Amino acid sequence: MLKVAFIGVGKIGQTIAYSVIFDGLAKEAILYDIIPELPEKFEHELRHAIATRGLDTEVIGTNSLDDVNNADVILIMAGKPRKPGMSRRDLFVDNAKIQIDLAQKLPPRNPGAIYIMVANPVDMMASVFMRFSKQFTISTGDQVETMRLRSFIAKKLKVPVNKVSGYVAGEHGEDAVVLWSTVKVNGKPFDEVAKGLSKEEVENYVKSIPGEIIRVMGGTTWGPATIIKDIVRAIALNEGRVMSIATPRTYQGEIVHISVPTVVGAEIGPSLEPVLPQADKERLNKAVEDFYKVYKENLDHLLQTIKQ
Ligand SMILES: NC(=O)c1ccc[n+]([C@@H]2O[C@H](COP(=O)([O-])OP(=O)(O)OC[C@H]3O[C@@H](n4cnc5c(N)ncnc54)[C@H](O)[C@@H]3O)[C@@H](O)[C@H]2O)c1
Repeated sequence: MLKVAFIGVGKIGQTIAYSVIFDGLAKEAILYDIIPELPEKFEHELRHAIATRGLDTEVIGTNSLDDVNNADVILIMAGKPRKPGMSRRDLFVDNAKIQIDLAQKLPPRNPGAIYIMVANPVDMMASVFMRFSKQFTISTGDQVETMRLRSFIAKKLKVPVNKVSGYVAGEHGEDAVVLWSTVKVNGKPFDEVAKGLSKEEVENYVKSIPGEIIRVMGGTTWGPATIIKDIVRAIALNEGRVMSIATPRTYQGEIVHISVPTVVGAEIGPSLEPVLPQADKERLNKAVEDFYKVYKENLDHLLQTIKQ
């Protein structure tokens, strides 16, 4: 069991913390936020829930980063969420400033920790955090899209969701790419079983459903939180589960994060990129190129803003 720190315990942070603790994955959970009293009161809530299950997880809610020390895994949810109609990329500057601050303060207190970025735009925030902290950082990336894809196909084709496999890769958000070569239902390629369900309909769902949930529910929580908990689970239990998370790579001298199906356990990797068909590899290369272009523009603007 791990010592897990949750940086930012708003809507998604609370749900992830709850899921991680109640899956029995944390021996210690540190809840940190800048809102006075929020982590402390959330600690009480969790302690009450833990009492009824008789778990022995130790929970600390704090407004001090000094209490966030010696963690094995650090999840970062600190940042503004999207409002209806906003793109994740609109959050770049505000949330990047938070990541730069955390990148300076967290590593000295947490040697050897794995960082999991959740705040949006998540892949770019992972790249910013890693650039400024020099610490190994992953982004939750397209594992969320991957589960949205499987759930939609299962519902439309009326099959149990565990009979649907396949991955979404690229950037988390508007530019995510479905790796159709990996999509199978009962082990058969999608095209053989689609029964009139078009690829376009599936792709539209994957890209549009989070915005629809945000419009009505104010944010996405239960889906991503459970999926992100499963990333922690794969690390904690050394599961070696293939998940479409974004890991760092260097492109034109910059660290960039792009999702690819990757083996997740106590070690992260290898990725399945080398064994993907050429067409999928080309789409991924294009995603890296597009990501870099937008990221670099935002990063340069950010670096200018910080200087002023
Ligand atoms: N990766 C994903 O799949 C995914 C899914 C859902 C939400 N998100 C993202 O996660 C982020 C949080 O979303 P939310 O709905 O929980 O928002 P929220 O506003 O409910 O919570 C954000 C929390 O971060 C805290 N915070 C801000 N600055 C901080 C700092 N410097 N240190 C510590 N805490 C700080 C805030 O006080 C707040 O409690 C957003 O950027 C959102 O877009 C990502």
